[in-house]
Amino acid sequence: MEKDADGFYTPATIPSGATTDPPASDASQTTDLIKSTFEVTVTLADQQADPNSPLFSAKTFEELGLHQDLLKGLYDLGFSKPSKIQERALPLLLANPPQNMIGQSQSGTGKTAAFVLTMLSRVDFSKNKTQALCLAPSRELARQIMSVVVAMGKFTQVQTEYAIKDNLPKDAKHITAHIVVGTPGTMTDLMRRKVIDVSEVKVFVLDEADNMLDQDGLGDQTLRVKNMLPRSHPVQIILFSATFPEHVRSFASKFAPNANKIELQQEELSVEGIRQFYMDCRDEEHKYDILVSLYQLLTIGQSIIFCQHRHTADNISKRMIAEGHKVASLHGAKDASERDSIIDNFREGREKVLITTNVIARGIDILQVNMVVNYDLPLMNDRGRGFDNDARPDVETYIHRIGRTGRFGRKGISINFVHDKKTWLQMEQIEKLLGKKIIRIETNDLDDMEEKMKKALK
Ligand SMILES: Nc1ncnc2c1ncn2[C@@H]1O[C@H](COP(=O)(O)OP(=O)(O)OP(=O)(O)O)[C@@H](O)[C@H]1O
Repeated sequence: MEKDADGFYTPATIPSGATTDPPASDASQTTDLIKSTFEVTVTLADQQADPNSPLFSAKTFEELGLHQDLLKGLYDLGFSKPSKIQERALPLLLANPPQNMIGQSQSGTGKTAAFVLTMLSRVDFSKNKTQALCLAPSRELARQIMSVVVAMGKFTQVQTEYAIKDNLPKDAKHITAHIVVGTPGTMTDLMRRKVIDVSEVKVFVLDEADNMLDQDGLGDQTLRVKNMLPRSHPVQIILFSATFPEHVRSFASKFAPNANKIELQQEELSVEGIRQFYMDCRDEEHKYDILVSLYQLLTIGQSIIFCQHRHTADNISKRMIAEGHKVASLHGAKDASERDSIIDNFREGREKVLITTNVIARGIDILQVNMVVNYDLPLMNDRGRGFDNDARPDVETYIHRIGRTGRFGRKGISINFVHDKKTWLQMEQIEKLLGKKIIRIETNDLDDMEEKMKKALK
């Protein structure tokens, strides 16, 4: 199985044991789609051979001590070599006795495989008992993680279940699945009602851990889940994220005591392949006009437009649709089934432009997304502190938002809209903290804009 251009995993076109060598020449490779896959494959091989790249590894998956069935799953997905985080984290994660882990690596560098392979390695498939729990901050991310569990566990007997809203029948009595993936509210509820029996849980994973532990994020709910875990035996606690801001680091160390730590330096946080731009807009209304003028470019690949508020996402998508553009909007006020169908449509390429809020700022992995627009810059007060006129920029959320593009060595573009002194200063702070230049694009010169963008994507 390989992940096709559209997202979730589909039957294989790459045979078992695939390598990153270019596929043998074949007349069918003349289509653009296949040509671009070919180019990505070649540059990926180069990057995985470069010791300075976060995709580099000196080892093979065989050397990391994985079970044969999991190696089969990996090769079936077209993975040929580990990335740096996989190479460094997996031996520590799989060692016995199990040890906790706090792992940090740039967006799109393969953290999911590291914790999914750990869960799959630790489960005893002969027992119909829940043995691993994984929490993520959104249902969209929980569903994506589950698709990776199922794909990597394809040659195992793994049984899985979701702990996300409106997924199980209200009268569901017992979950016996080996691995349960969900969001903290529903997970707490199912544990409290003893629908999930946690007595044999051995692994507890927090993806996007800084957000899951932050008191301004999902901290309280995550702690509730942890407090319900068994005390009769040690549970391996695994925390992963691209960001671990100072204010959650010490809590993370208490949450996962004596953890092995893999950390990044501040200057390593931003991904090389993502070129960052900004556009100086006159005012709020001008931001809308500029977004509309960008439409052609937004639809070359796929794009995600981030807004600060749900109503902004709804308003601009309604206006654009009324003007004849095809866009979709997604945020947390929509009901579960609608959210699922919107993200699935986007994942499968039926929608090319997704206007959204921070709900999908983290973790979502859609390879064809080559552009991210920060229609509104992310601010600290987005995290629920209430409105604050002097809001500081939320650098972590910024890193995660732009990380929806440039996945695993691909190229991507991010564009920030600024429209007054305040937003300009906020962006300047982000630029300083990340130590990476954000380049200006003229709002009145569409040709220049197109040229700069195409160059950045080459
Ligand atoms: N060893 C590998 N070889 C080839 N592709 C890989 C490998 N590891 C991961 N990938 C692919 O890289 C992409 C990014 O991986 P993943 O979603 O795990 O990133 P991440 O580090 O969790 O990012 P984020 O911080 O945004 O959550 C996925 O499409 C995944 O299938």
